Amino acid sequence: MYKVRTYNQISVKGLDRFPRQAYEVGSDIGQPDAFLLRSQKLQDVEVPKSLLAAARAGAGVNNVPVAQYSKQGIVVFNTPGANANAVKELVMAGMLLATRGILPGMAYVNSLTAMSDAAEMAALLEKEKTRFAGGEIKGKTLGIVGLGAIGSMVADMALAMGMKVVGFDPALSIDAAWRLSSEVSRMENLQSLLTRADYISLHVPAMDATHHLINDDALGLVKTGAVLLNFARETIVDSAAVKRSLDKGKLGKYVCDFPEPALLGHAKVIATPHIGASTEESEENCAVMAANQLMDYLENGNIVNSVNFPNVNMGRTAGTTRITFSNDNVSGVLGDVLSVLAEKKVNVIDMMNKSRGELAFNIIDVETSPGDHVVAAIEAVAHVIRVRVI
Ligand SMILES: NC(=O)C1=CN([C@@H]2O[C@H](COP(=O)(O)OP(=O)(O)OC[C@H]3O[C@@H](n4cnc5c(N)ncnc54)[C@H](O)[C@@H]3O)[C@@H](O)[C@H]2O)C=CC1
Ligand SMILES: O=C(O)CCC(=O)C(=O)O
Repeated sequence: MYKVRTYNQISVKGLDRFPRQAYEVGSDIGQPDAFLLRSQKLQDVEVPKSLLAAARAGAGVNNVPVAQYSKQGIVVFNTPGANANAVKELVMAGMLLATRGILPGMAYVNSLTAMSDAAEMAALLEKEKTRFAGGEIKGKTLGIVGLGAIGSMVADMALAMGMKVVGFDPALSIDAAWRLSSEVSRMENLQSLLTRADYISLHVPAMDATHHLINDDALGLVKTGAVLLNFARETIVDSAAVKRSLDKGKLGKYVCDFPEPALLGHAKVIATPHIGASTEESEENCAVMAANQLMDYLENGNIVNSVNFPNVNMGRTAGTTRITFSNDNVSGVLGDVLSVLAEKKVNVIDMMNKSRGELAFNIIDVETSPGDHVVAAIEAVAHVIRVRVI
């Protein structure tokens, strides 16, 4: 029986992927083989010895201590792109809310509850509506920082709305480059983007290199009245610098999904409570994808969409037993393990070895089930991190 401990509200469609005759799934599971989570901060959670994998049903993994998990051979998954459409749609809403007098107009209309005469109300609204006039986004320039799953969708949407789009992404993957519209002008640096954009939308991961990417210096470059949208993470933006820029009339509006106390109630801030991915569709997509990835890893040792281990996928050969092991990516480890198997007279039928950065992962299908002494001998090989027999 595999055990999966869940954190946060995980879509039932994802939870239903786990066949209950083979899986125990719940928030109070002890000795879990896997965690399935959304925004739970795993830095605050003790790592059970039994833990083999953690799947983040979502994109950002800044709530997972990935380096620590890697040292323990724990595979960390995320679900790239599974919630991108939901974020894209909210970014569009944010752009429109920042541009039209929708929110103050609604607040004004809702303040008129004491009125009872419809004709009088209509006349008043016609007189007052000039206070809530706005602009249009068509023809304006959107600068997208981070052209991955979300950034590229935001680009397509903005182009469809008649905007010009410039983008900056110094680490764009080949897959992401294929997805990106040729109508997006790629900028060589962030500064070029900031000086051109009427709207700036951030879609980068939270990490050391993006901490306070938007600071006083960056905000000094933006066009007067530019709108900054942050549906990425709070750490990417120095909120004190944003407040200074809004107060002196440089930045026009700040739309963010990660409110911070200093910005609450500010007339030029539009804040939502981290609901970028909170749609039924994206919650399902993420949960189903995360559950599928976890099951394939637990049952077969296959890895797809890990943020710390390489992709590995090897079909099973009937009648064999599968050994998987992770190791530090240094030379000789696989050879030493194969020597152990040869010495113990364990015949190898098929195998695969892949590496990524400082880690490597191996699948070896063997003819006969290896005993505990074989597993112990593999574990004793220098630089082997974790061994499983499946
Ligand atoms: N508000 C919400 O509920 C959600 C927020 N997010 C946030 O959005 C982020 C992006 O998500 P995805 O687009 O799915 O990820 P992704 O991994 O597909 O794209 C991120 C892109 O940022 C680029 N990048 C990294 N450092 C950069 C830098 N310094 N400057 C410019 N580009 C840089 C990468 O090369 C990559 O192309 C996530 O890491 C997460 O923090 C994601 C989903 C939901
Ligand atoms: O699970 C959620 O609602 C948060 C989504 C998110 O922030 C992400 O995928 O990075």
